[in-house]
Amino acid sequence: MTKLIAMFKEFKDSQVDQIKDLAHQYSYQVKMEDELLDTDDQDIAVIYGWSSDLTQERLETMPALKWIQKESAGVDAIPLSFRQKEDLLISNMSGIHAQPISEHVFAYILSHYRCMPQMAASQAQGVWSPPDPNLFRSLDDKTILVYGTGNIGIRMAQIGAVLGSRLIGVNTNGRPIEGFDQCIAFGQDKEWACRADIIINAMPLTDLNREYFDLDYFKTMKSSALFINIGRGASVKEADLHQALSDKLIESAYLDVFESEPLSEKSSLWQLDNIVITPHITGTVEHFMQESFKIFFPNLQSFLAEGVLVRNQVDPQKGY
Ligand SMILES: NC(=O)C1=CN([C@@H]2O[C@H](COP(=O)(O)OP(=O)(O)OC[C@H]3O[C@@H](n4cnc5c(N)ncnc54)[C@H](O)[C@@H]3O)[C@@H](O)[C@H]2O)C=CC1
Ligand SMILES: O=C(O)C(=O)[C@H](O)COP(=O)(O)O
Repeated sequence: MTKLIAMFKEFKDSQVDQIKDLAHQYSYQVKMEDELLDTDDQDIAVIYGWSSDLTQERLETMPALKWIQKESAGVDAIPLSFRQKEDLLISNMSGIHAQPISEHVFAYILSHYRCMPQMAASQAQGVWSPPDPNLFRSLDDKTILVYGTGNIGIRMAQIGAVLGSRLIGVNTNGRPIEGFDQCIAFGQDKEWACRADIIINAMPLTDLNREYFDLDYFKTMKSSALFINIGRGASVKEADLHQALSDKLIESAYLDVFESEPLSEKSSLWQLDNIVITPHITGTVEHFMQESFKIFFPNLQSFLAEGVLVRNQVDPQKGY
């Protein structure tokens, strides 16, 4: 029987050659997405990457499937019944996004704190118009509350600390994490939510945090606070966030992820004047495929040799 490695995202040619050579040694074939016919599905043992075509129904046509190497950190797009299958290995790319996302989040914050949009608007009109000095804020002595103290959360904490901020991390049980001034448990975070100047969601989506950020939550925030979501859109009740922003319960939101993507052109979020919307790009970076090869290839070697993974295996119970 043919055993297939289905590539739903492409590496550069020399890397594909390395993958093919290795696969060949173990009698596996490598096929790119456009070479996969429906009839091949039953032979697929490994999936690299992801595609919106990989629905529950399609995955059910793959009885030989043993391992999915997602090309993202979040694995919530994989249907739950597959994420919980005992005989299916899942790995992710957590780690690669930590630097670009952190840079992007601080680009959001510093642009806001340093009045860049106001000056861009003046420049567009050819007007020399310094904003009110009181509008220029500093990160020194500000409190940043970060939900998720994993790869992304830690990198953001390191950068925030250099800029003089106090970093409070939220994780599942409040365990201390190097880089944060203090960590608290999810569920015991409201006392900091009302004191934070900036709140950032960098959690994987799980049943615990689905729609966690709702109107009650936004009501506890300071009216001068910024809310940033680079985790997953479904952790936020979008209609409630819309209300909080229109009623000026909070100052601004910076959103990279949404309940449904792409964000519909009919979404009322587009109309708000205190929001910045980016199209799920904060993790994007030039060397992404190079870095993901460094995770995938050792995993492939170990999977083919011994049926186990050595990097980034997802815990099916936790979901990340
Ligand atoms: N916007 C984008 O382009 C990207 C978004 N992401 C999102 O960010 C998430 C995190 O990525 P990494 O930091 O690489 O993951 P990671 O696995 O290194 O860290 C996840 C952290 O979240 C914490 N966590 C999980 N559930 C929690 C809960 N209910 N309450 C508090 N903390 C909780 C864990 O304790 C852990 O510290 C991804 O799962 C993905 O959803 C990741 C990459 C790119
Ligand atoms: O890694 C993640 O998680 C992300 O959100 C990526 O940056 C984009 O992932 P996909 O939405 O393409 O799975």
